[in-house]
Amino acid sequence: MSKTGTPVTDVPATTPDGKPVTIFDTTLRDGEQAPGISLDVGEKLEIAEQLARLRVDVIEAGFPITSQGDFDGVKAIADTVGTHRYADGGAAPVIAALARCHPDDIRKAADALKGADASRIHVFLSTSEIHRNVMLKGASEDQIIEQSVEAVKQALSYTDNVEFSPQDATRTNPDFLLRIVDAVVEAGATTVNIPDTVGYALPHDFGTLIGDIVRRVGDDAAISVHCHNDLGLAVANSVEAVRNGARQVEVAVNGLGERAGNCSMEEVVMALNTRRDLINKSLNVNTKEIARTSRMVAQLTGYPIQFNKAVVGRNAFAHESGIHQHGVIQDRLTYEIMNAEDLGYTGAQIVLGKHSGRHAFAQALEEMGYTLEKEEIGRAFDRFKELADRKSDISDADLEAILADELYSAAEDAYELVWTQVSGGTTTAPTATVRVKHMDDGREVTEAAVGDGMIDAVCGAIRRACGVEGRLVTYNVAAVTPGVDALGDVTCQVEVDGRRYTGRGVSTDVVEASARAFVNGLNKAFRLAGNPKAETGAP
Ligand SMILES: CC(=O)SCCNC(=O)CCNC(=O)[C@H](O)C(C)(C)COP(=O)(O)OP(=O)(O)OC[C@H]1O[C@@H](n2cnc3c(N)ncnc32)[C@H](O)[C@@H]1OP(=O)(O)O
Ligand SMILES: CC(C)C(=O)C(=O)O
Repeated sequence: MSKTGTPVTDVPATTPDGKPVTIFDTTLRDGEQAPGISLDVGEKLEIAEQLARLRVDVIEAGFPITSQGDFDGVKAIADTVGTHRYADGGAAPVIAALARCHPDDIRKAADALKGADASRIHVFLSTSEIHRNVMLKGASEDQIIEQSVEAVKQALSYTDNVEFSPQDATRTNPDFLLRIVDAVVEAGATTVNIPDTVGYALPHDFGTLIGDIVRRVGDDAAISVHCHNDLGLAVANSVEAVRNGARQVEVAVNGLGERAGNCSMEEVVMALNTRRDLINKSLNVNTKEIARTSRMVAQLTGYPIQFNKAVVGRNAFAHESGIHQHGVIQDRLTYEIMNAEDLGYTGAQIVLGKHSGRHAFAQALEEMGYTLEKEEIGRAFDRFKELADRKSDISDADLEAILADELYSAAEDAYELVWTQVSGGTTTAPTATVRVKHMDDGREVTEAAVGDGMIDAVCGAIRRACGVEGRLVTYNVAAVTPGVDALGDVTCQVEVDGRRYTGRGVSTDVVEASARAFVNGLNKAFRLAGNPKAETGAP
């Protein structure tokens, strides 16, 4: 029940009041608690400056009692970012510091925050039975309330902006939780944060709990939430809390934080922005800085972003399959609910791969400046599909190589390489078998040869299959693209009847690329010098 006796579970599905939600960023405090992250003062300052550009409302800069380094970090941020003036006259973000309900912690926090235009001391104490018994020497509920109230009052002697968090709130006896919330609000806490410390809550229940507390507290304090992601529900729980009246959400960039992390800044911001039709809340965040912030935090913390992470993952705006690409090329809204440019990215990406279709392929070629006939596109597309089956990412360089190899050499060819097969090893002689199609009469000839190496063997087999006395005189292979599935680009010179012809071939398989280059050289000989078969008298 609320203070006024109205049923507390009767929460509206939408809260269309347009009121702002405060974004409280704890990347530098809880985010840094992720195993292996230790930011120095300079790095913290760099991130804080970026958070200010992003226009978060509150930056929790650290936990000053932790170490001299943490104290110095909070102080440096308070003194600089905390006094910043935006060009549009906007105020600097509020700088917050964490403190246990302990006089020394609170004094240290206040000391570190002194330089900021606006500061907040955030005090916390565990309220769940297990935390009280195990971590706080069996402190009773009354003792916890008393210590919390004392701490809030002490913090208020330094700043008028004090936040209190009953740690492990979602595993706390609900009646006790409401009692402590009442007590700290009465003591003057301006924000009461309800942490789902171990990520235990489920969205509907959490929303109901927050609705209860919001109604109970009314305008006496802002209700905040701090959700952990142990069950992958941090963002869902935070959104549900906002729907039920929470006025502050605590977040970390890229979802960093203890264990599975905190509510991800970028995800919750974009969820609230994207679904304003249902949750009519405004945010001060400048979403165009999201990409840059996410990248910077990933670099400085050494925590990479998973490819398929919502909003900021490499694939968040990438489309690989033909049906999707066909839609997105005409109207990105067919498969996108956010605009990548609103987040600071260059835009939707059409990624060419084995699932792509002709529309995306043709567009990619057009963007590269190639205007091809339908039949040419068809031919290059077949070659592209063949390649995509073997190679995960197709780059512009790959496409250029395909075009050079396929389109600009295929006209009036005398021979087409159908397939190659090679075998060999340290104890067996390299052997190659090839099948070559004679374009004049459609005959397909299969021949094998042994060589000094795989490439020598394959050239020998091609010589036989074509019936031409061509000799490989120079040979060069380069990787067109990086990675283990790089395309090999082979350039060679083939000597036929004392004249040299350059051949080029591309494939992920170097032997196949070599075979293609050799056949390409023979084709040039055929085109430029007439039928070498006739001249050599080969069959
Ligand atoms: C959910 C959260 O993210 S909470 C924040 C967690 N972050 C961190 O702990 C990071 C920084 N922490 C630290 O550097 C250290 O833990 C310190 C400096 C804070 C304390 O270190 P120590 O004094 O060596 O204590 P230690 O960490 O071993 O144990 C915690 C002590 O704090 C007490 N404590 C825990 N929470 C609180 C609290 N909210 N208020 C008051 N006391 C508390 C415990 O009862 C224990 O007290 P004891 O030493 O009398 O037994
Ligand atoms: C200090 C509090 C808010 C916290 O980090 C937690 O409960 O997870």
